[in-house]
Amino acid sequence: MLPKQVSIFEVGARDGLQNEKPVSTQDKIVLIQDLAKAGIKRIEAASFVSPKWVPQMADSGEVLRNIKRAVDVTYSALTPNMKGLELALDAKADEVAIFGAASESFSQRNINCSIQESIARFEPLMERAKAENIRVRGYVSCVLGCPYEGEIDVSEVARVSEILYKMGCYEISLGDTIGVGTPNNARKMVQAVSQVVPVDKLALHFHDTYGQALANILACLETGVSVVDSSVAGLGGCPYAKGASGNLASEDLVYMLHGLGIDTGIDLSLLAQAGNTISQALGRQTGSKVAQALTS
Ligand SMILES: CC(C)(COP(=O)([O-])OP(=O)([O-])OC[C@H]1O[C@@H](n2cnc3c(N)ncnc32)[C@H](O)[C@@H]1OP(=O)([O-])[O-])[C@@H](O)C(=O)NCCC(=O)NCCSC(=O)C[C@@](C)(O)CC(=O)[O-]
Repeated sequence: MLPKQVSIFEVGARDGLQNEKPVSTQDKIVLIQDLAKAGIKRIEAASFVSPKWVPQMADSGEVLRNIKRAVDVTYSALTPNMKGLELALDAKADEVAIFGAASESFSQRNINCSIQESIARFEPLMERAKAENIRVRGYVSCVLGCPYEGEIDVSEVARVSEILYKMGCYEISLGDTIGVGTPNNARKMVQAVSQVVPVDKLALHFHDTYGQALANILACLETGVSVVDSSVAGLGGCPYAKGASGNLASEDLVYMLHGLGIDTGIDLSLLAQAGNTISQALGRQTGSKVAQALTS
């Protein structure tokens, strides 16, 4: 059975813009404020990672300090280590996210350490976040395939997800980083993870490289998941996964959910406008089919 409500976790300003050509800090601020006006309640707004690795996110502190915050919106930041957490706390992120992987090779390329080492790095971060009373989300990348290793065993996805959950992450976001999944294997993967992490603590984070994200999300919503990550205008890609496209466009997700009678609390027209504005700043057309249709 499908959920009555779906909570959308908007990642365009982070996962999207980290993989696009650089835009100004002001463009990012406008985007984040526009997303809140469209009714998005959970916005990943920043990423405190090495600016040498991801220069597009180097102004994350400035972004968080300068947005006009809506009272009922959570502004989140990605933090790979203690240094990232300190910077996120300084900039008053409402919550942070740690990110691991179900693939050893991807872990090495993305955060320069093994899965085991990443968990050791996350431990002090989790303790400090707890002391600061700040919630931590956990990502697991490569849940349906890895650009370096190919197929990934679902038992490894479940193992890493369980570790992050038991460490205290309030939600585990399952990343199909390169968008290779199809509905049956996506559903089976979620069912396997939900044996070790309660299904109401799971989120879907599906890139749309092969055009399967919408179908995969629909299949997984039937398992009881009701949180979905998406990226306005389909912003993004993946620097460590050649040819990967962004997350599913938020507008396309919202259109499908509303068509199914599922409440999101989001104004689709304002959301499409937010996507069109940032697409203009990037000098390209929106990646959302729904936004293209609404605009034409
Ligand atoms: C994790 C590190 C830092 C390790 O990188 P490292 O080189 O192993 O780390 P280090 O501790 O040796 O530090 C090297 C330099 O980075 C600095 N540094 C160290 N930490 C920080 C920090 N937090 N913020 C700012 N600066 C930092 C540190 O101060 C030092 O500076 P230097 O002395 O050379 O001038 C690096 O590998 C990194 O930044 N990786 C991030 C890669 C990334 O952002 N990837 C994209 C996000 S993940 C993703 O998109 C997937 C997801 C979540 O969306 C889900 C999915 O789709 O699958």
